[in-house]
Amino acid sequence: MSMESIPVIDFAQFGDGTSPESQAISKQFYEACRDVGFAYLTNTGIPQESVDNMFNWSARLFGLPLEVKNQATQPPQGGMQLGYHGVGVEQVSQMIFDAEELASIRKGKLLDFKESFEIVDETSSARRGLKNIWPPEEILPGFREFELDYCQACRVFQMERLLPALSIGMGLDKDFFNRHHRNAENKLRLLHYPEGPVEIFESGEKGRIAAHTDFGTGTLLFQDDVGGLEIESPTEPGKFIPAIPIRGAAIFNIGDLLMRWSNDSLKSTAHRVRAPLMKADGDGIVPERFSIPYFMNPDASTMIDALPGCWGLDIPKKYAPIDSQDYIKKRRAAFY
Ligand SMILES: O=C(O)CCC(=O)C(=O)O
Ligand SMILES: [Fe+2]
Repeated sequence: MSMESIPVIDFAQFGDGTSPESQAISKQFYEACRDVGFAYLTNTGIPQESVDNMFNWSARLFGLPLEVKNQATQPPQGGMQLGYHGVGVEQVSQMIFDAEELASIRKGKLLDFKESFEIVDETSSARRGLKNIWPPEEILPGFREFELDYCQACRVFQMERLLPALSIGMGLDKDFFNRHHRNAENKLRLLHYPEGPVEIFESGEKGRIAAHTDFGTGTLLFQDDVGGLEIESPTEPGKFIPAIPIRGAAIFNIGDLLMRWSNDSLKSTAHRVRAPLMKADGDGIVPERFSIPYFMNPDASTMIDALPGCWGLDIPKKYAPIDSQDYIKKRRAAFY
């Protein structure tokens, strides 16, 4: 495996995680998380047809008039803003918590030019008193049901293959991470990066998503075929390499919390989305892009302390234990 490329991990033979094949898959997956922090995953069990349909629904949602989309907004709950966020509401920043500095970034150039719609898993939202907000059912009949089913399909992959593979790969018992992800503290986000004239992207007046790391356990990401996602090279910091769309493959990346939990043995890799200027049409318009990240987090009040096997006499713990929820709240608050 070249360190410069993003590995492809095929989950087809994972089964219930007890066969020799599943051991091999887990090992490859762990190595990808350690060396690159990103992997393409195939045979996740989420049918390609569902992925395509989710993208279709997303296009229909974002195609609605702004007044309608704005009906699906609500004040933040517990530091979380669910529902629709118009262009420019969220500005991704990296580890900046100072209010003045954040304000100056917002006034500046390179605003993330995107709109999004976010939901939480309804079982966990019920548990924690969070409520999803939806566009009126009569305007997009079936949208709510489909999106919740899609969220559930991601959840099944997370619990039946992804977390078990990670546990096994790290030499932990198969259910280790499952035990810390019982409440499905996950969010499914539909993202739309509008089209725009090549100049606004070229001049830096507008961007798609600035370089950042994700902050939870990890992210399962579906992208359309437009391209523009780039990840920081594992071997040359500061250099970004394209994560080209591969049909039939989802992308997985490690988040900061899991990096910390693993005492930095797993890598939370910076990534960004650039507008693909070379795809501009005859009128100089760069095409719109859609993506669908599913962000995974540990259960609230999980103590994030270096995992067994990631520290010892020769490898000291790098971080003090921290409560997962405190950490995530702090990171999220800097985004709005
Ligand atoms: O749109 C993408 O492909 C990436 C989105 C992303 O990195 C994020 O939402 O954290
Ligand atoms: Fe991200």
